[in-house]
Amino acid sequence: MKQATATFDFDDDAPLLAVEDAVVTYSTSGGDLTAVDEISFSVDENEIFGLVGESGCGKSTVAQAILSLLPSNGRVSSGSIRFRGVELTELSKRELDSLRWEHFSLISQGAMNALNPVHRISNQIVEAIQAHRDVSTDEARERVAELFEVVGLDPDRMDDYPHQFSGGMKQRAYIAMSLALDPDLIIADEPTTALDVIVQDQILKRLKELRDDLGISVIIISHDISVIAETCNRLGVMYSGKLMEYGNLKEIFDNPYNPYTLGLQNAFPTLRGDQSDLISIPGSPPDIADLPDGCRFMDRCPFATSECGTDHPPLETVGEDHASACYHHDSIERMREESKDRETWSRTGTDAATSGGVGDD
Ligand SMILES: Nc1ncnc2c1ncn2[C@@H]1O[C@H](COP(=O)(O)OP(=O)(O)OP(=O)(O)O)[C@@H](O)[C@H]1O
Repeated sequence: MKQATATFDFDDDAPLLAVEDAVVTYSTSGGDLTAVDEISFSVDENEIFGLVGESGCGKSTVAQAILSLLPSNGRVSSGSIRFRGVELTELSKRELDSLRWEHFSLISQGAMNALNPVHRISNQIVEAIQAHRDVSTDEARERVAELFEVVGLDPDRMDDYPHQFSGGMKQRAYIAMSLALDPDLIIADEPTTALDVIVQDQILKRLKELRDDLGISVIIISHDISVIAETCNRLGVMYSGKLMEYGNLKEIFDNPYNPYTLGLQNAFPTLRGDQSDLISIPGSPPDIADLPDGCRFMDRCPFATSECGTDHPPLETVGEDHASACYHHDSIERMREESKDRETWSRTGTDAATSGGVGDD
């Protein structure tokens, strides 16, 4: 049955998505936890924006906050999230439901398992279309065939059941479903994590083609900086609820300013040589229930000094469409050089701070 569709007062001059100083809090029996802390970024039309960082840094929380799909104990406690100028945090459930399918949709890591095993794939997509558009079943089926072609699936297979599809095919079928109503923005949360490298590559290529051919924008969320490197125009590097580095992908990859980004670049293959060159960042991120006063990365940062223990550093502009949060931007050349050395990463923030760290230049 077709649902009533809300209309919105979009501002054509506003960015497609603008997140400003967003704070997301979870209420727990032990008190409120801040999972996302004053994050700001924007996504333009026809752009693939990446959010990258280790597990638990708040990437999915950002996605859920944008889509108003936070768990019941989560809320955007301050800041704003605007889609074409419309404040999402103030919309009713009916308005949000309408906006979600018509203007943006989510592809999650487990999306392929979200297909109902007892219904033909075609029928599931037809149902999604008819829930929002007043079209006949024949028209909706034609649209499904078109969508199958768009995502690189054979339309002759659209009446298959999900179990007849491989994991990669199911993920494509779910992408087809998420494209059914021509969204402007797709949020893809770890869209390829469960897939093998070849299928992963095909899906990422397909997302790029969707941007080029259909003009949609995509937010890709991944813990793997090489996935982001292959796909995105712009990115945000997240750590422990904060944005550490933000801006144009090429600018950040050619001239990284943040020690955390330097560490991530070392930790993933394809960016720096083969597997044997990989250097992981020792230690783990702080517990969000017990955050340090200073820089959130301090305890794992080989370049930390006592200055880092005061407050978390603010994001500062370091280039065109490029900002980073670190107290040691002045020593960036030295940090880049030293970061390539495995030995550097065996120094922890505390050791580095007591031995003077990078600030001793
Ligand atoms: N419903 C919840 N209640 C309390 N804390 C939560 C809840 N959901 C997430 N968190 C906490 O919020 C922080 C951010 O989690 P989130 O899932 O957004 O991170 P992530 O970067 O997406 O990690 P992953 O890649 O593992 O999903 C984590 O510390 C997590 O434990």
